[in-house]
Amino acid sequence: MQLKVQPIDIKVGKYKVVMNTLDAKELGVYEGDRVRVRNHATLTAIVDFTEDMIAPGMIGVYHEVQEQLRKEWTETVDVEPAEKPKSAHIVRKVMDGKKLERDEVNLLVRDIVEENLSDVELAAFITSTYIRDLSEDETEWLTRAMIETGEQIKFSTSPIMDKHSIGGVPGNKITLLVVPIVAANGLLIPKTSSRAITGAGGTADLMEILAPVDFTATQIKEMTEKVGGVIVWGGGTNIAPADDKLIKIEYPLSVDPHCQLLASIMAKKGAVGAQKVVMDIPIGPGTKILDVKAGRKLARDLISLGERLGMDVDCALTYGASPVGRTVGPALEVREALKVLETMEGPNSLIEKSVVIAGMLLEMGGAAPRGQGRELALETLRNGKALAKMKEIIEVQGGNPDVSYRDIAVGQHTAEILAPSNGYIIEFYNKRIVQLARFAGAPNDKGAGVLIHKKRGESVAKGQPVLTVYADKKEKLADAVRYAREFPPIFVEGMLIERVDEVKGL
Ligand SMILES: O=P(O)(O)OC[C@H]1O[C@H](OP(=O)(O)O)[C@H](O)[C@@H]1O
Ligand SMILES: Nc1ccnc(=O)[nH]1
Repeated sequence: MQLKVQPIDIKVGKYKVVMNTLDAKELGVYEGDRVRVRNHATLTAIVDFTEDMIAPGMIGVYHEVQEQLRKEWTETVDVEPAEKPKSAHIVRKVMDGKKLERDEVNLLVRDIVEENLSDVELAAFITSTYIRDLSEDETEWLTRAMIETGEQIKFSTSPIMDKHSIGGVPGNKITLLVVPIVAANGLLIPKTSSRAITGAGGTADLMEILAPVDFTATQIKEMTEKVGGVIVWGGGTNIAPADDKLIKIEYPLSVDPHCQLLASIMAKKGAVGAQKVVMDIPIGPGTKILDVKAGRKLARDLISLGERLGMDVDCALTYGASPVGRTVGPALEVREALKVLETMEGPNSLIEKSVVIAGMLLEMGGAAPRGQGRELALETLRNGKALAKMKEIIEVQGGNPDVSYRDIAVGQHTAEILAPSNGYIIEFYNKRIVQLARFAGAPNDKGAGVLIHKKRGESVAKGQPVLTVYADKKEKLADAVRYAREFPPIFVEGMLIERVDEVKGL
């Protein structure tokens, strides 16, 4: 079928075209099918269709297709139905619970990187692995394929240190303290992070407030060699490029399947040439890992995958039942972390967790004898060396090194959530805190989030503020407050949990 090109200058991250329903019917394709678009070059694109946006006889081509075709408005192209890529059948195999061969995993990852799969197919892949985990071999192949389809950094010195959290606990801003502590002690730590996956602010969302986070592998290497460390966004590099594409699918589903988590983290570590890695595994209700037993199992899986990839991995099972520190959401978290670096004032949970993890790295990297890493980390915070190093990191990434925690702008619209009665806080729901911060606009609205005045076990008086919600936009603040009323993120002892006055579906 010959159709006339209508360029649509919108980037959708994939080869996509829009057809009129009548043309699509005549060609025998449905939404989500593929068509081959022939010009001097041939490409396969996923079809969307609308009745009114595109007139019959035209084909809307999004930016990525237009870049390849380079056709002017109303020039003609030949369009014919195309097969699904082989990897779509591989996804189907995963859905059917069948084991994959190594070649199939490689092909799947290549097609993910090249954007040959639709979001529906990617969501099916993610969901299937959520329901039935990939085997150890499949997970190793997935990780290796993720490393090999991107750029890799090779440092000429060693050891190369790294840390990563599996996420799941709100307010986990420790990377902003750990990386400068480790780098200030002469070790190299090229830290790549993801954005929020199940939370309200990933480390990349936070760091972006202080400096750019998008860099090439070569730049990451150079910056790390210059100042000892960086804190960059994995998705802004060409390092393990499949990772961010999968995270984009995981985020709206709010899932992080076990094998994807392993591959996502370890691919980023492998690609930067990390040799000694500490994994933070937050544990507790409302996190990704509910109890110590499951934490130990994940630790074993991470260590064993590390061994397969030639990395020395130590894991820290950490307390995750309530947020780390007292802030959740990008700007609030950055403010809290910088304040600790500048003044040593801040919540114990944040300082303690940061120095423990940094201490493990200092010991593994040989900067501190075994058993003395925590002390050295604390001293590096106290004597201002960590702050000085953070300023170097911010500067090398192109941010303003003179920034202070006082300069960090937080949301200008605020509302307080008050204690409904006198008593002790007996429940603190992580997931509701995250949801509250997300309703307020986090992680995209940098100023949005939650400041926690009272944590689990602390006593409150009726009417006292327990949380302050921050938002950049007034409407979002209202949404967040409405949510907090319906789903209180905290419970005070003695509070009515639910009134039941009739027997319904028990
Ligand atoms: O949104 P959830 O799933 O809680 O966690 C995701 C966060 O956890 C990891 O933290 P880090 O890079 O080790 O600091 C990721 O990189 C990301 O920033
Ligand atoms: N799946 C993931 C969890 C935590 N961090 C990551 O980078 N990826």
